[in-house]
Amino acid sequence: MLSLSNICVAYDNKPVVNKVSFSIESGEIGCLLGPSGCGKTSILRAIAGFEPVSEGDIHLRGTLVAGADIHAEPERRKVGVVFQDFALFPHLNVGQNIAFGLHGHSALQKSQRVIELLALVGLPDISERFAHSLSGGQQQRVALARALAPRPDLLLLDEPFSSLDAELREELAQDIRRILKHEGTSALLVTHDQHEAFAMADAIGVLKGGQLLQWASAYQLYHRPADKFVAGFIGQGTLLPGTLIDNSMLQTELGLFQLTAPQVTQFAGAKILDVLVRPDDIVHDDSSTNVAMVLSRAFKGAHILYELALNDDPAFRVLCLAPSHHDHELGERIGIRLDLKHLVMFNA
Ligand SMILES: Nc1ncnc2c1ncn2[C@@H]1O[C@H](COP(=O)(O)OP(=O)(O)OP(=O)(O)O)[C@@H](O)[C@H]1O
Repeated sequence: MLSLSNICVAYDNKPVVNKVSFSIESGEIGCLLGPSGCGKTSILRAIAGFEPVSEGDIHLRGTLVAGADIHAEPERRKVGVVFQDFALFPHLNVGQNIAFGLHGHSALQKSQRVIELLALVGLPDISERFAHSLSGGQQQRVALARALAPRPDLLLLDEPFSSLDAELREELAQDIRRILKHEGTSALLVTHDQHEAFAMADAIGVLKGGQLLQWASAYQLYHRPADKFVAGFIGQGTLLPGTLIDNSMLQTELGLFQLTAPQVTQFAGAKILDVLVRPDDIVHDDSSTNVAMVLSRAFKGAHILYELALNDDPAFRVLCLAPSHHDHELGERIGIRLDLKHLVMFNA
């Protein structure tokens, strides 16, 4: 459906997107995730046709739309776009807003599509209302319905939830995923919010400084991050230093770990490695003789997130997510057990 091959985008000869490649299959939802200024919107705009690429190719439905000497105009690319600063037309009611892009349809077809889409976005009775009388979340659902009305096979969404509060954002992201899957629409979302990305996308690309560091499922990004930036950006965790023994064992404050054969090859010659330890790798167990000291704690409702010092040394910290009835004070030593299924390590 969409394929980017080594694309670069530059403003005044200053590159902001550097050799980015990924593809989205038909019906798949992708997401570009990264900190502010990493180039997410520039990539989206290049796909929509609002920016030229300075290098690389973009193919849509198998057709080259952007390349060295090719720049198909946005209207010829037939992609739907929902921008961050979306605005409904204030002088049109909701139904008219949604029907706005339906050219060449009869009045009956338009009204049927409006009814169908309003039902899909969960707002069946608001066709006659105007934008100013709707909440932010309702307006965003109508904006989505408007973008979906002409049945684009690819929808680009640029931070569509940024004006909404966190709880509503995640709920809406899940709803929109359901709607896109129902319509069979492929989509690419841009966000800096990983929870939004997890709630909506099948595949997520993590960007930093114009470069795509990893394109993978949320599970892979969390459990198999490609580098330390991705490991730090996705989810929580700490890096624990370890000393490599005989190129195959790693001695850490949590004990001795055996490297796999590919890891032995990957880290041949290294002396110190950093092990990624996620909060769910450390299980709080009152019966364990292996103890760690509570450095800080954050109450999360069902859980408490503890920051623990191993061997009483604050230089060696891990996080532990414990059920919230396990209520321990700062400085207390609590039992822990390791539940590490696989080692993720980086050169220190
Ligand atoms: N029209 C422009 N002219 C010059 N520089 C631009 C232009 N648009 C974006 N930039 C710069 O390009 C870089 C990437 O911007 P972009 O908007 O693509 O990032 P982003 O990841 O979407 O950021 P945010 O999450 O803050 O929207 C930034 O340094 C930005 O200042």
